[in-house]
Amino acid sequence: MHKIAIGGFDGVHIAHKELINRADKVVIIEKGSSLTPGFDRLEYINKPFDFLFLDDIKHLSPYEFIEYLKKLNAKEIIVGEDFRFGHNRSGDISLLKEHFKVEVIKEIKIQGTGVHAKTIRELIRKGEISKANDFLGRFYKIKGTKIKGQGLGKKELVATINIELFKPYTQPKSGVYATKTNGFDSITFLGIRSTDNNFSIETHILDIEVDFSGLIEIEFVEFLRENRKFESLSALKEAIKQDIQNCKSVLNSRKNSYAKQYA
Ligand SMILES: Cc1cc2nc3c(=O)[nH]c(=O)nc-3n(C[C@H](O)[C@H](O)[C@H](O)COP(=O)(O)O)c2cc1C
Ligand SMILES: Nc1ncnc2c1ncn2[C@@H]1O[C@H](COP(=O)(O)OP(=O)(O)OP(=O)(O)O)[C@@H](O)[C@H]1O
Repeated sequence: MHKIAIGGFDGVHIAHKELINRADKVVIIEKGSSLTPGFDRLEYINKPFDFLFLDDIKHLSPYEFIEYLKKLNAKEIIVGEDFRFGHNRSGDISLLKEHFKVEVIKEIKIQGTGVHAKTIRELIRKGEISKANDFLGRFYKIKGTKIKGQGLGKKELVATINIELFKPYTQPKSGVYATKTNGFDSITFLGIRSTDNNFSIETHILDIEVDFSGLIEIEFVEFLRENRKFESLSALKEAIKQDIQNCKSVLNSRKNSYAKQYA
């Protein structure tokens, strides 16, 4: 018999963790996610799981969904107070309580704001990355692969890895960020480049020369500045020098943030 947590769990944020930690099985319902799209979530859920797609189950009546939970051998269900289920979200917690023991987690907030995936997405789009990180309980991470760049960075500015994302992640506001790339201290630019008017995501690894060919993972630590248009390459180069200084001091001051996540 299982204790089952149910939800979308996009981002696997600190409130989701409260539910997941109490459960011995997790039912993940994919309903359009962009913080931890698809199976990215599994990296943060170290429990047995069932992965469902909303499109496949949304026609189920609340009773049919309850039948599904019974087949999973559910003894206890753990959900947040806003949980609803079944066709048109017509089933509620009181109906669930007629069939199972239910643990209802009161809405978890940080400084008065409810922790929800929707709120985190908005913060990321606004560039409020450290607030988003506090809600996530870790650095916001996107994944992709290396693509060919303009070849200008290494020659004229600093060497950068150009990245194409695997999935439609929530895109942080354009600009320059202090980041970790595959675990290395790095600085990342994201936006329309003034050098060729194309959108790019590019990362410069600080202080050491490393190159990556496969999976690239970028964790966003802090927003440093807005994307700007530069008159000349030398002006851009000067700005990048300053960015790197700022980036190092930010990364130094955040060294121990979320240390527990990586323990
Ligand atoms: C730290 C950093 C900051 C950057 N800031 C800007 C910027 O504000 N505006 C811009 O158009 N490009 C910016 N860029 C991107 C450069 O234009 C880009 O690195 C250059 O076009 C070389 O591209 P490549 O790596 O494809 O050769 C920045 C790059 C880095 C590494
Ligand atoms: N802040 C919270 N406090 C307690 N429980 C929560 C909180 N946020 C979500 N839950 C619960 O976690 C489970 C997963 O919910 P869901 O995936 O809808 O999370 P969410 O972050 O609120 O997402 P969205 O913003 O997309 O609605 C549900 O049982 C939900 O009730």
